[in-house]
Amino acid sequence: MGLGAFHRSHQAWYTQQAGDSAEWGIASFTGRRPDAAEVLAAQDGLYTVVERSDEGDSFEVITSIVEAVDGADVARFVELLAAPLTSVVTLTITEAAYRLNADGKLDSKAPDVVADLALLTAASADKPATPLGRLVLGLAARRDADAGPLAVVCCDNLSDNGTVARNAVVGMASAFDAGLAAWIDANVSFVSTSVDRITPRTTDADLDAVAAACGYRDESPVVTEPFHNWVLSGDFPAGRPRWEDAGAMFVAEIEPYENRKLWLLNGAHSLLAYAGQLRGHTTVAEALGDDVCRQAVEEFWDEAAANLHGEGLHVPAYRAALLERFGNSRIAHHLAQIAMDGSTKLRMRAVPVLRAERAAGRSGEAAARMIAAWAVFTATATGLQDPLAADIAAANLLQGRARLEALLGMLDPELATDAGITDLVESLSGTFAVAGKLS
Ligand SMILES: NC(=O)c1ccc[n+]([C@@H]2O[C@H](COP(=O)([O-])OP(=O)(O)OC[C@H]3O[C@@H](n4cnc5c(N)ncnc54)[C@H](O)[C@@H]3O)[C@@H](O)[C@H]2O)c1
Ligand SMILES: O=P(O)(O)OC[C@@H](O)[C@@H](O)[C@H](O)[C@H](O)CO
Repeated sequence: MGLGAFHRSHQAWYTQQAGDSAEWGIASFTGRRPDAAEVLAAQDGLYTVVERSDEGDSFEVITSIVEAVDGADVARFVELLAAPLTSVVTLTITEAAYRLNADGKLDSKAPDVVADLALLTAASADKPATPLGRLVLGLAARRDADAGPLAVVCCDNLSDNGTVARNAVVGMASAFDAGLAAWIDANVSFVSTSVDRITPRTTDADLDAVAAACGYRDESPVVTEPFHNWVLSGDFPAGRPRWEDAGAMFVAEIEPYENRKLWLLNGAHSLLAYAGQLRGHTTVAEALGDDVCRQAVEEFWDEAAANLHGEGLHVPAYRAALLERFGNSRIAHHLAQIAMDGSTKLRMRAVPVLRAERAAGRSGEAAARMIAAWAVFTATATGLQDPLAADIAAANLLQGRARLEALLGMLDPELATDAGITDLVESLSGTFAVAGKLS
């Protein structure tokens, strides 16, 4: 579920590299619109992965997606979930799609969750609109068909993403069928993962580059960096492709890997997204070239690193590699894309570091600086995309501390009650101001 750029550069790519790839095929469903499925289906699911490094591009046609389907075709999704041969469901539906509230629980008051719960509860349950609702309906069909257990593999950038997916799915299922919730508990393995491969949105220039280099017109290539990483933790009761052949790691304890990636890579990305745009930059590579942004990143990394514990994390080498990856100027990773859905992302990228630093008796200034940059950005950006956009707009109508407290409350209700944190964030609000620009 979630036929986007990342699914195609990562899970579909890993499946293609697996030694037993001939035994597997992926049916990929879009989340909200049919477009991506239509374009891909017209090419029989084939597309080009362009690996883009500073030295140049390399091209590979991916064949592992055998069916590209509009997510609104719930009947096909349910039919496939009820098939015993279906073994794995991956999720790349964005963090915001899990409809988490600031407490990390399913927001059962979110309008689309309410609507899907009503649909599922009705005897004629069909066509839920959210991926979670569709997954619950598919799992009900699998139970009814006695098709056996399977694995749900969350590949979204969320802390403890397997548990998040489990809580969201079971939360939705138990709201209308306690028996289904119990069946899911007993039969569905929610695998946690740390996923990494920087994959920006494809542009028209990318289509032209593929045509020029490959001699065919691919309407749906995906451009990504050479680096790729996948760490997984959990069971696959119905089997899985041999992803380890492409370097995937299966571990018992995923948290240290997850925190390293979410804090160091994604945290720096979010910091650059807000600070960089406030300072007039467009891409990650441009923002990193600005000393003010670069210093803010290094200081945030120092704070994050102080709270990363675990064997074999190689944090200094990881940081050095990140500087190189972010500096790959041939990958035009737009800050505006990364800045989307900030309220959900900062809960995982800034708040845990800030909390850990405060718990250790330190200020957490660098993590607070990311929150300050976000708060300034939300007040100045037009057309902010965020699941809490309306609440953020309302908060920004307030003045002074009340405004900051309202914004902080959306990230973590406890933060908002700590006057010291509000003061700190307020004192950092001017960090990225540039004369004559947004501030
Ligand atoms: N792009 C990357 O570099 C990257 C790297 C690691 C992890 N990820 C994870 O993968 C996710 C998707 O990234 P992408 O680059 O493929 O994005 P994308 O926009 O190309 O694709 C997102 C997919 O999710 C669906 N979707 C989006 N919002 C939804 C919602 N609210 N409800 C239902 N479906 C929804 C879309 O329809 C689409 O199918 C990210 O949010 C992140 O969690 C991305
Ligand atoms: O994909 P998002 O929206 O969760 O976050 C934006 C980027 O930080 C993210 O896509 C990274 O590039 C990716 O996580 C690298 O593996």
